[in-house]
Amino acid sequence: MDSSTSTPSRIVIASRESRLAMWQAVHVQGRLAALYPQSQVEILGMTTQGDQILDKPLATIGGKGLFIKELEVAMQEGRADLAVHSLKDVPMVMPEGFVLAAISERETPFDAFVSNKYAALDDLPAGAIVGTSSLRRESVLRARYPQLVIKSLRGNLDTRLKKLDAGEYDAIILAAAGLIRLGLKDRVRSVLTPEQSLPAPGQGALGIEIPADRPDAAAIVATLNDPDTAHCVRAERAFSRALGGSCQVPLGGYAIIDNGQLWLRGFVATPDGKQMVCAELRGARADDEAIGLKLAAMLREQGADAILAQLATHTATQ
Ligand SMILES: NCc1[nH]cc(CCC(=O)O)c1CC(=O)O
Repeated sequence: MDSSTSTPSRIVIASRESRLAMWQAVHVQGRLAALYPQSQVEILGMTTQGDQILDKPLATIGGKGLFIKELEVAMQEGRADLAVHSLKDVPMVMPEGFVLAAISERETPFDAFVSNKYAALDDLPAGAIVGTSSLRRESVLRARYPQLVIKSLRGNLDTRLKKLDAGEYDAIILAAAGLIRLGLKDRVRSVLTPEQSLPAPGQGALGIEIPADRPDAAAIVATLNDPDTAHCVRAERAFSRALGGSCQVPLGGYAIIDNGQLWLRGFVATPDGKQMVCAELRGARADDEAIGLKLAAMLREQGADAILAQLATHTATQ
């Protein structure tokens, strides 16, 4: 990208190569191409460590950062100008030197129940095997459906669906957004309500990451920002960050704009679902991060610290 002119001749988007990541990159490419018809908008696809290590739970191999490191190196080396991510996969504390410059409008933020035999979670018989590798989904399932058997499920969306179809699971839980984006909406047998399963912070939204020292790139992606989605996810991410949020903490956080106010709900639980604290808070949307911090403080008052302390010893012994 030529930073000396307002219309760059070339814009390069770094993306992971999974089908979902590519769909998201192509989506942003289309929007940028429409905004800057004189520019050549390209995608640089790459494989990350997170894509390669599939045999271990994400929580034990280093977490979310593993999916974005290679893309950041490409930006640092000037091979790319921006990176498109599922916001859910972006660490709560941005790596030094990088910022989220835009948050685009959200797709359905909810979790989806996917099964070839059953229509909904409530239809599953005792002993049914449900696939998920998210500690958040696991804790919720164990708390509300203790009769079910939770089995680990990793890999990209296609891999996960293949494992379901091969009969390894009676049902799996996936983010509805990913399935919808890939044209697999008909695989969604039912959408879990926020009361059944509160989404992960950022779920369904796209985050555009750029190097912090590239105001030219910030200007180019600024119009992709959806202010209401950005307020909501800022509240969710501040909440998660205040509780040490990573994929090692079973935590959900979900905000919407309701009657002009930001309404944030959140929970923290132990992976076995035996302890869970939930709270909600409303406030002005401009107070997004403050609402997130306050909600985290409310959960701490309810005993979130004890839950987090248990998690610390749990991961230390893994
Ligand atoms: N953790 C993997 C991941 N990261 C983003 C999505 C798709 C949905 C989204 O954009 O939030 C998924 C799949 C899933 O959780 O089932």
